[in-house]
Amino acid sequence: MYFGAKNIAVSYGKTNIIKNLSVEIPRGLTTAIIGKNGSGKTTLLKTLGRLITPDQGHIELDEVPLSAYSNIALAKKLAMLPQSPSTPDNITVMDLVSLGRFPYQKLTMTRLSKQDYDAIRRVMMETNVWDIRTKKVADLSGGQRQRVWITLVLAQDSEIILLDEPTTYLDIIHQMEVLTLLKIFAKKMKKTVVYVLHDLSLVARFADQIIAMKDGDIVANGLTDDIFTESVIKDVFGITVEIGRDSYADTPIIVGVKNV
Ligand SMILES: Nc1ncnc2c1ncn2[C@@H]1O[C@H](COP(=O)(O)OP(=O)(O)OP(=O)(O)O)[C@@H](O)[C@H]1O
Repeated sequence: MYFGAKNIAVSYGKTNIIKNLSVEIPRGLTTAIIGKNGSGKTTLLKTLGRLITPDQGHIELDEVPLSAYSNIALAKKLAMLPQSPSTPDNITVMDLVSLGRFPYQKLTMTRLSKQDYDAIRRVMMETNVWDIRTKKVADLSGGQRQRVWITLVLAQDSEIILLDEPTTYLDIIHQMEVLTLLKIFAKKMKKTVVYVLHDLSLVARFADQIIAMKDGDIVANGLTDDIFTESVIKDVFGITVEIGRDSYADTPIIVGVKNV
């Protein structure tokens, strides 16, 4: 089942950012989009999530152009967490996460069904926010709030999950917990996870695949072991690094960085 971009061009007003980009996103794996600030990572992610309509080409999901899906049909297939989502005033953790179940609710329904409640509870336990379910989201720390938003996206139970910098505001242990959870979700439940991530050590450890972007185009794309190399990092970021092996995870790791 195909998910990807076919010959897309994307502009903001008259400024063209992505010229002619095609990419297939592997299903059931975790893919990280990397690149310098302004290289077009968020633009690509938003286009994959239908938040931006390309000027040319299209995004295809299961042999159907994204534009042909109704909002509800798309929400069952694809969930997106933007960079800084704005939280509705006074909403509790439970109520915010419940919004993730909207594709499964009938218009006439005023209360959560047992099935929705169970799905929400399960995912809230997994992300460790069940104990804070009655708190107001506005009163949480940045890290807790980010975990609640990730929980909402997981509660949507879509096959594809797109996240823009999901580890922002999280300390190292919570960064690792969230990325481990996403990886397990991808593996066990055959979810397709795509995230934009700046921290290269986390990318090397947690992503199965990497898409490396430069100036609105993809310059490298493939398995992490093949893409996370000194030459690709040099090409994409212009820095000289030495790459070794993480003995705990058996993944590539940056062991030295030359001064810039
Ligand atoms: N809403 C917008 N209107 C106009 N230009 C935009 C808009 N959003 C992004 N851009 C421009 O498009 C280019 C790509 O931005 P994008 O946010 O996709 O890059 P990015 O790789 O995600 O960057 P970062 O790592 O800083 O988040 C940048 O030059 C940016 O200034």
